[in-house]
Amino acid sequence: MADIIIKNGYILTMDPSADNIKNGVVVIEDGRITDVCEKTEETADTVIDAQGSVVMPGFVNTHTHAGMTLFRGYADDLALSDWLENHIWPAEVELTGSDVYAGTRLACLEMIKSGTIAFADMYFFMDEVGKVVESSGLRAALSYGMIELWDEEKGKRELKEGKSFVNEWNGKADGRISAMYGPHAPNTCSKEFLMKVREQATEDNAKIHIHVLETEAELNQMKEQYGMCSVNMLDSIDFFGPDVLAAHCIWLSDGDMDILRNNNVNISHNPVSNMKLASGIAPVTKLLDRGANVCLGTDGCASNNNLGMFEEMKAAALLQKVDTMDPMALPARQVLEMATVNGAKALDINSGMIRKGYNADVIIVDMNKAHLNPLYDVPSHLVYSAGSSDVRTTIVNGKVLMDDYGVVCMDEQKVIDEARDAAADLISRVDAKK
Ligand SMILES: C[C@H]1O[C@@H](n2cnc3c(N)ncnc32)[C@H](O)[C@@H]1O
Ligand SMILES: [Zn+2]
Repeated sequence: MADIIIKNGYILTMDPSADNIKNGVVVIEDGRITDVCEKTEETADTVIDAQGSVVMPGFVNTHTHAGMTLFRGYADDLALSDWLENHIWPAEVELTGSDVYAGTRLACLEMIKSGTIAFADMYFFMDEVGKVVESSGLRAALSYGMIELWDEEKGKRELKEGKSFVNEWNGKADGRISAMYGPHAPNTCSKEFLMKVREQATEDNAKIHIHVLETEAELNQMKEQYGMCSVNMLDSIDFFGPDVLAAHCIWLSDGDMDILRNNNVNISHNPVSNMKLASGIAPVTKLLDRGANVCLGTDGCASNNNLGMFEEMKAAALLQKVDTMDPMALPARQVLEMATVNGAKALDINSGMIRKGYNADVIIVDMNKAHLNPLYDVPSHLVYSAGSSDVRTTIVNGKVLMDDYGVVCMDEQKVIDEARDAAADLISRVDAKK
């Protein structure tokens, strides 16, 4: 007997080797998808009727700072350097482990409700984040954000912290958690520090999560400091590889794109944050045309201001169209790939497709809504019309985390209340320091 059978749904497989099924069945056992078909004789403990819904792989949010939900709407409409240096960093000084715990719980709740099955995080108090991920049921690639600022002693402490997190958490929660090294960016960490991180990551068989060329200011600073841009500098120290997840990658030359492509670097595109902070427009179409693995991320809630991947997909599609002045640029199907298949590839998880043998990381999207009718093309609706609140059911690793709009893995109201209280307390401490 199987654990879960989902029946009567439109199966959007995202699998290049398999067609979608108009009225199909997904069978789940021991955390894996064991069958994808038109009909089954199998029985299961749980049978989910997906009538009028789309059954698809859940989203992979490849760049966020989950605990920053506490700063949602705290400092808006500012330039990145002002925002970060004068508002966010001073506020983060006051963060405690229990703040990050509360903020990350809120983030996980929001992600489960909006159909995200896995996320890549870079933040602080990562043991708390690990605990939250473990109990929430989600999958995550977690990294401690190391900000060295050319201070050798600080660098040593940061790397030690990053390493102890990697050693403790990599592979935890039945493999749902992987731990990465998180050097913040090439303009906040020295070249020497980045070399040490690269060496350590290779030694520990851990991946690396970093911000790259998010702003023009970074590009200019790098040129002044090293006589070359971030991508060239990182390439000169053999930093890149398929184990690197580079967020943003906006200010790229054609040569930089080739370097990223040739080194199989995973690029996390964050269009909403990039628009909100006016950081610029990443050359996504050009990167994809070169065959680079470009995935999607929301960035933290202080620059988005939510963790919804539907909104992120739509923004990605529209932004490329207006940037290239080509309405055919980044069509719906390709954006969906970025949010699922490419994200799973970046985090090296067997998710992102509804395929036999893959992780049972599945969502069910309710299409019986005013804004989703009539229905001619499923990918089109998912990218251009659907929203976070259309997700009915979220399953990760074969466990139902949200069942027909009801979150079952945590007490929703309690999570909201605790995050609100933590945020109020945190901001009053920040204000008291002013
Ligand atoms: C891990 C660190 O990254 C910071 N952070 C959050 N958003 C961004 C962004 N768009 N660019 C650079 N850093 C960011 C967090 O505020 C934290 O200090
Ligand atoms: Zn970021």
